[in-house]
Amino acid sequence: MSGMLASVRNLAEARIAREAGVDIVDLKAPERGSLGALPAEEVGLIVAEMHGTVPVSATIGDLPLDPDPICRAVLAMAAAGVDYVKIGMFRGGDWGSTLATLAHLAGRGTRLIAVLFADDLPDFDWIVRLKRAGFAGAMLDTRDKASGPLTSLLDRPTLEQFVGETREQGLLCGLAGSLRKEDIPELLSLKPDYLGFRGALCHSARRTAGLDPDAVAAVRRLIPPPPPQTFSCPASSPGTLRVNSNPLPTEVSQRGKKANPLPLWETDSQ
Ligand SMILES: O=C[C@H](O)COP(=O)(O)O
Repeated sequence: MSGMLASVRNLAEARIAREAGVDIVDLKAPERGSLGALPAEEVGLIVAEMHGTVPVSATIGDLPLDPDPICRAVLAMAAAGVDYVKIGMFRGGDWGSTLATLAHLAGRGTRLIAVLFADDLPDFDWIVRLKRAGFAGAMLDTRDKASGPLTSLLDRPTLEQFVGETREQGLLCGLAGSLRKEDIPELLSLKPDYLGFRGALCHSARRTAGLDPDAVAAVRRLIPPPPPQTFSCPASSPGTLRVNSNPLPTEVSQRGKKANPLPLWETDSQ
């Protein structure tokens, strides 16, 4: 079961995405780059409203892999309260030292997602190093948004390899990069944990245009949401229905009311 990640750039868009039932709201400023960041203060305000209803991730911006600025940016986003911080693994820079420094943050509970760029032909050997550094997941995306969809940059065996190796390491696995509606069926068959979108959700499919609620709904329809999570209320809780004095636990759907702070699909793949 794969979930739907929607990248949004402000509170109004976050509300549209949540209303459409997306599985993770991803905060990003598309006009500032492939992983453009929103100001941490704004992220905090959005998180405050989304909290407990849908998991939230945020990007830290298109930063070179230099430990100091990366860690500062990650700390700022983590302090803003997001569930996941997404870090672009841009070419050049010092990957080794950056991962070593981030490992300390991961060890203190910050959930990190590495974004590898398909157009840079990433070395999947890094996946195991991400796991060792304590990352929560890895995502494949495109850096140059003019380079076409992920599916035209990498062939199916390569995408399968990414999904397979990421999941083998027990990491959350995401696929994104100018994905179009027609890419969805094939990518779902690879069983990533989530598929990520921005352009396809916007007016005229332009990622810097505003979110189009109809486009969000259309993509959501193509990615079947996970079945509602159900749980039995403890007999003493207010959710317990009593019929003829016999306790009858009420099945309560959490979806759209109070979401698990982790994506619903995370438990499915473990
Ligand atoms: O994380 C997912 C992305 O925001 C994908 O954006 P895109 O569909 O414009 O490439």
